[in-house]
Amino acid sequence: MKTAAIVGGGVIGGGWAARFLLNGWNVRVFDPDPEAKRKIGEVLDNARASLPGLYDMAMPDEGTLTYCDTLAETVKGAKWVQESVPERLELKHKVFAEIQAHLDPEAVIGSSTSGFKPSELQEGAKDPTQILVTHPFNPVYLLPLIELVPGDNHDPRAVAWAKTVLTEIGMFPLEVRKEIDAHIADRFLEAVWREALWLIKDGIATTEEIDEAIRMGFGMRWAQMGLFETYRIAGGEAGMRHFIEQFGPCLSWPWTKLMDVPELTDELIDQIADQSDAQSGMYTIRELERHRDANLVGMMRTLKARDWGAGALLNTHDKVMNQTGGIAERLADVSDLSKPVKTVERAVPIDWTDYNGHMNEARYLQAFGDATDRLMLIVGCTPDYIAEGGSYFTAETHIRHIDEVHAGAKIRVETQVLAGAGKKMHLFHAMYEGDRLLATGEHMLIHVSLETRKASDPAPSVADPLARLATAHADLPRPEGAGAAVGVR
Ligand SMILES: NC(=O)C1=CN([C@@H]2O[C@H](COP(=O)(O)OP(=O)(O)OC[C@H]3O[C@@H](n4cnc5c(N)ncnc54)[C@H](O)[C@@H]3O)[C@@H](O)[C@H]2O)C=CC1
Ligand SMILES: C[N+](C)(C)CC(=O)CC(=O)[O-]
Repeated sequence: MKTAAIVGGGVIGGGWAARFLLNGWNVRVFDPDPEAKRKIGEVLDNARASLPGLYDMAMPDEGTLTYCDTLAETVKGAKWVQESVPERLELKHKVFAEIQAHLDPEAVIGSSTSGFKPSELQEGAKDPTQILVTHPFNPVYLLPLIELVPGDNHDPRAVAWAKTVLTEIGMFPLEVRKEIDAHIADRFLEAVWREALWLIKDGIATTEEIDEAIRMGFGMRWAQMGLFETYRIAGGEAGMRHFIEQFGPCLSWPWTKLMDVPELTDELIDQIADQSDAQSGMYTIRELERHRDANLVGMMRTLKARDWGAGALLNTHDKVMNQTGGIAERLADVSDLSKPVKTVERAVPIDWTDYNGHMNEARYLQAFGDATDRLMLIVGCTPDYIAEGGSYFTAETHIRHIDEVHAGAKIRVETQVLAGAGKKMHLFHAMYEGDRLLATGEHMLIHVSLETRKASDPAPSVADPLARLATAHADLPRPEGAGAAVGVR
């Protein structure tokens, strides 16, 4: 097990702790705040309910979380240190000096700094090349972007290790080739923020109106395509050149106050804080975080279904986790044919839960549908086979809802083949959380020709593995509830 040391466990350090822990790393935390344990515990609750549901595979088992009293015991033997103390250069220097007195030379110190350059952080360090900027985005446990800024004085092995670690925990390290204050993304964020402050100060818009202007429009465009791909489309068929020719000149019109910052007088701060209270004061911060997380999970899962942007990254991480987690893809990978086959192992995504606070009934069918798809793959009904015109259609389904399950819970489906001969494939899925039976799904499928849309016999490449599995499962006891009809128990 690898150990990550989290130095500073506030908003960002808490998010880092969750990201490492849920990806199977042991985590040690150092933060002098007496409330740190409670705060990190609450962040972890939110992370557990949201992050695992981004994937269609089970995440690794959680590592162990330890709160330490000294920096020395926090960093000793750690492979990664993530510094997230307040944004004050002299404090960061002091913390680096103490960390480096106890840290293994091959470990890397990533700094969460939003604005300092690596050359500034490295000033006076025992080994400057051990310190890199790894700038995350809140919530760190959900958003994949990390601005990785090595600076001029870096060791390529440290940069390579940083990329390995960050990728392993599902993040997207974007290497910033030249150091600059506030890296890439915060420069945009600050530009937008400055404009927003002027709009409030000049009485043009309230905090709420500014947020609506973002979230009802361009915010959604940015989330899935960024700036340039969006503007390429905005240029119409004539594309990017036409776009620049048409709208570029506006940049020198007096639309913007970009480099001016309104003076942050008490009056302006009160105005903004009061507007913000009126807009969102009905929620606690944790409630707002849960709304944010559920919205992000929903958006990212949509991108995932389209294998696009941040969603494509999730699909890649699923494949990596399946190499170590183990759901079979072929009959030859099934370790014991005499037992029901594991066909799904995943967490319940937060957007699968409903107004009753548990997994919605439709999602049971989704999970069982995924289990059926996996069993089809295992017996040879692969994408190539389907492309050649053979597949299965489901003719009948009976689901029994036996127990509740909640967001973030790890569920598993085991599938027994009740019959698998001729055109028929009769499956019995059982869904569990640990040993607790949650639901069963009985499904009758018919093999079809996708050309005639009529029942047809499967080719031997499917019929033979299916018959082998059905024969092996024939010795299993018939599952309780198989063949049952809906009725009063
Ligand atoms: N809040 C944000 O949106 C983002 C912040 N960052 C960066 O992350 C860093 C931390 O920011 P936040 O988490 O927002 O601040 P925060 O104020 O929420 O947390 C800082 C934590 O550091 C602890 N701390 C103070 N002195 C310490 C020491 N000597 N050793 C260990 N812990 C110590 C504090 O008790 C506190 O819990 C900053 O460099 C900031 O620029 C990066 C991305 C986003
Ligand atoms: C406000 N901030 C500069 C600390 C923001 C960031 O650094 C990134 C983020 O999460 O928006």
